[in-house]
Amino acid sequence: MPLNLTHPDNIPRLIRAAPLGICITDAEGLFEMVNPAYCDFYGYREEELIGRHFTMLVPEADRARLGELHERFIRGQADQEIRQEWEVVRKDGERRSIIAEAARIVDERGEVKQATFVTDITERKRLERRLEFLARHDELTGLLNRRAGLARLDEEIARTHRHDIPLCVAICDLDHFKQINDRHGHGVGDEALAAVAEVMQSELRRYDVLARLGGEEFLVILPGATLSEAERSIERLRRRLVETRLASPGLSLTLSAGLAALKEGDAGDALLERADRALYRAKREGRNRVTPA
Ligand SMILES: Nc1nc2c(ncn2[C@@H]2O[C@H](COP(=O)(O)OP(=O)(O)OP(=O)(O)O)[C@@H](O)[C@H]2O)c(=O)[nH]1
Repeated sequence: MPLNLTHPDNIPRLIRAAPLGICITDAEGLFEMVNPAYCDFYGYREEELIGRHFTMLVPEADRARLGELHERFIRGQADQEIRQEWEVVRKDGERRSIIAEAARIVDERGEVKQATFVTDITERKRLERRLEFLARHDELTGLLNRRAGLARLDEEIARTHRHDIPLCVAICDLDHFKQINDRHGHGVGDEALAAVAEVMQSELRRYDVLARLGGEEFLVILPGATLSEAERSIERLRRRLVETRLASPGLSLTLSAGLAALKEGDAGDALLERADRALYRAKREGRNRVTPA
């Protein structure tokens, strides 16, 4: 039978049946009513919540701020309705993201309370974070992707020009990588690429930037490094890679690198072009070597 909403008794029934988590807190912020969807979401039983302060459900660091917001809301010093995203903590300790929409209500005795409607947006937030990550990173290696790497290069160049410090780039390209795929399969090729990225990252200084330009080509930005310092760095990296056994037994890789130093007034394109030409020479002269421009 449909609920007759003209009868006041049916409103609590409607709230109980709602798939949305709903709670009412009193002027002190203590739970006065929680519906089953609210309890399910947080993993508490109704009796574990009623009479307790609502900030028990948020991380400790947010408690004071949220308590204060509730007080202001009750006193009418905030908008009549608020809609905010929060991190909350379930009884089992799991953190979730919610949108809490609150409305100020007055009961039959004239006491002001807050009704809060909770929507779980954890999955949406996770997806948003993943999309943000994928927009800037290469999925296979976890490194910055081409677009983010080039954007970072522009930022580093601007910083370098401002502070008048040196900057070098290296374009590193794995040698005969096609053979790895042809002989061992694409899967092993993928594993090798991820392992190479790890080796490179671990060899570089903390403030060097590593990006995957595409395929088996990587960009290293070395802020503050002169050409000879950069050469030493990339040469160390090259040797380390030769010594590293990757994925399949017996599999090892070498890289060729072209290096270039930033010149006065240089833009990223010109710098990369010089590094690319140096890389071409490294390949032509026999590979497995680091060639400065
Ligand atoms: N497994 C795998 N292979 C890739 C990926 N991206 C590019 N490649 C392969 O990398 C190989 C690059 O081949 P080439 O450009 O001919 O260069 P190379 O064989 O490394 O030879 P040199 O650069 O001249 O030393 C191609 O076979 C691509 O298919 C990837 O993400 N995974």
